[in-house]
Amino acid sequence: MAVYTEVSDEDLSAFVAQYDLGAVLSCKGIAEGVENSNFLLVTERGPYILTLYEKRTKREDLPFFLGLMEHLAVKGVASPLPVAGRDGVALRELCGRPAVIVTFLAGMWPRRVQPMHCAQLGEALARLHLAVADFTMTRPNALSLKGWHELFAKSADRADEVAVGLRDTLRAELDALEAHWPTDLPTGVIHADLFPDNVFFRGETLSGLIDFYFACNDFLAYDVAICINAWCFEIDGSFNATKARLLLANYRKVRPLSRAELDALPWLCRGSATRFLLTRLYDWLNRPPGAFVQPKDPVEYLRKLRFHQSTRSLRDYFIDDEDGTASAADPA
Ligand SMILES: Nc1ncnc2c1ncn2[C@@H]1O[C@H](COP(=O)(O)OP(=O)(O)O)[C@@H](O)[C@H]1O
Ligand SMILES: N[C@@H](CCOP(=O)(O)O)C(=O)O
Repeated sequence: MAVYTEVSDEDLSAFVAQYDLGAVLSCKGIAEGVENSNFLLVTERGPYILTLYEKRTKREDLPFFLGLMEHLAVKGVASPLPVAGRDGVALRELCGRPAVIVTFLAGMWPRRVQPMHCAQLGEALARLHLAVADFTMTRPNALSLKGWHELFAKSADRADEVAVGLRDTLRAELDALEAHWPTDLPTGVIHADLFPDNVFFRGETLSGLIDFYFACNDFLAYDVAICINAWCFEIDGSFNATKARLLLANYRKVRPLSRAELDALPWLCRGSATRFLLTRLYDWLNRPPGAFVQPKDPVEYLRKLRFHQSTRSLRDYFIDDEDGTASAADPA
């Protein structure tokens, strides 16, 4: 559960009184998420989400995130919309934190990812990439190569507490990524954290995307790599090529991937695995005492990184045809 900041009834009532939302009926901390404090706020006007932004979400980035959500609403992408107070301002302050109320999105995220979820995700991701093509605000990715080195420097001394040899593994991987990271792929605004818990389904149909607080400008194919890692591995650590093929095939129906993007995918997957391994490692080693949060397992992403480093890499699975089309054959 992620609630780092408790909100008193008095503070909440005074805060909500700045909106045309009626009185507060209930407000409960949400039992999911790791980054910010989230509450399900029910007022006389219905359910909303109240978010207090914590450590990793920088105040100066919030206009980008809120602007992006407003842009997506205009483009018809089902996602939360920031709610403005009576003064027209959505970004406010509560308990010393930047705070926003956003609309509630109905649906559930998939607890057991099935191939059909991955198929719909691929299409939704591509539609998101097209929808943001004319969004004019920009935000560099703070969690790319430079940010990874910074995170590594902060965690290196204690990395082996999580897995023996992890410090050396990470150092070598960062060197390899420096040498192989692509430089010339199509860029745009990416979600950068489109994990299953950020994609809602109603029944079997994808109903919306949430949590745009890592969104930034980067390679569009890097977003695909993040999704491959987050959606296409099983609990036992095995890679599910069927899910990955469906994800890619449905993405490519909406936004074709160039040969260069397909060729870069294995390295983008290694980079994505390293990125989430590093943030999870840092969070694991720096759990705030008393915070109501379940940190995510860094070793899960170490396993994914090892998979991508191995010879049975993505290329063996589906980036093997001359023209870059997905192969149906599983390598033995
Ligand atoms: N707009 C929304 N509508 C419905 N539920 C939401 C919404 N935003 C967040 N949630 C709920 O809160 C949880 C945590 O939100 P998330 O944005 O992922 O948190 P964090 O960024 O802190 O990790 C989600 O898994 C979901 O259950
Ligand atoms: N998806 C990240 C952590 C960020 O959590 P979210 O709740 O904001 O999606 C991870 O799994 O490491």
